[in-house]
Amino acid sequence: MHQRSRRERLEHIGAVLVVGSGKGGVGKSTVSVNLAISLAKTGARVGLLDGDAYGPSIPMMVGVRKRVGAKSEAILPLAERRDLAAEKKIQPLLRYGVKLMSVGFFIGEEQAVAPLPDALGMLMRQLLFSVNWGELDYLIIDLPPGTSEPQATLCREFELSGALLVTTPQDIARIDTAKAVTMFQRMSVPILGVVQNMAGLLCPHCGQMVEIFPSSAEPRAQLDDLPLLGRIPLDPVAVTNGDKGYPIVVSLADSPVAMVFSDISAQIVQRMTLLQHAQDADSETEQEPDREEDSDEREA
Ligand SMILES: Nc1ncnc2c1ncn2[C@@H]1O[C@H](COP(=O)(O)OP(=O)(O)OP(=O)(O)O)[C@@H](O)[C@H]1O
Repeated sequence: MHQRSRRERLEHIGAVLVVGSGKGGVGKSTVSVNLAISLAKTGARVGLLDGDAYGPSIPMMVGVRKRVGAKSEAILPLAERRDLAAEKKIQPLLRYGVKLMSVGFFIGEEQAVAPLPDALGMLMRQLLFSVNWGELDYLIIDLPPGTSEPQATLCREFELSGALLVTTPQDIARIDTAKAVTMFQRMSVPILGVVQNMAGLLCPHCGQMVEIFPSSAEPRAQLDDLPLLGRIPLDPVAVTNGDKGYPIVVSLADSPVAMVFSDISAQIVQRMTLLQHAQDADSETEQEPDREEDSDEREA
């Protein structure tokens, strides 16, 4: 087990939440964007960092498209500038009440990016420290699939407040997501729960739920024992609006899918408040012996 206390706590950021999965294409970015906006709608100060340098999806999902010649590979400057004055840092983009940052803001959407896998952790550090995030209640980091970088650097070096796992109901996604659960547990990152995405189809004609893919019948304790934060159906409107830059919690705020996102955000707020109280109580207990020592010294 890794010691959480040795990790760096990001100043001015209340809670750092990571959204991960072992598998690609299960809806991490969709969940991250809609969750960030739902949290911002409650009045929280929210930032969203796209952790996927190779295939950043956040720009398109919030309506930022950068068409640059795809011929050249983009090489990103890697430098950590935590000492810069706020106004000299990279300014995040504000969309739908959320401060956003993505490698995709610097490169063309068809341009390949060339950080080596072991530089991905450094790139994350740069985006955490060189971006003017200001004061935030929540910073959500949308992770790329898998359990390698930048996940390893983030878990090892930073105090992450919680992880959300996104999976689909199929066994192939659940197996990979269970691996991500194991990684977070090994690194002592609190797991807030699982979001099951693409769970059935919300029929655009009759509005009824249709189960189109067989759900896994195989129990998988790492996942099944975690709180299920919400089930999001496949919704054709979610994909068309999402890919055009209008996340569903913005374009159809009263739809069943948007309701699930706002319910998940309410659960996150509740869990983070409880965790914060528990941590405050822990640190108070840790301070008790010092007070006794102080009084012993005074008596002596
Ligand atoms: N519930 C849903 N209903 C319909 N379409 C969805 C749903 N969730 C996600 N999608 C669509 O599926 C595609 C993949 O989703 P998304 O990019 O969020 O996945 P991801 O896990 O972040 O992928 P990556 O492997 O790039 O990290 C997107 O086009 C998105 O709009």
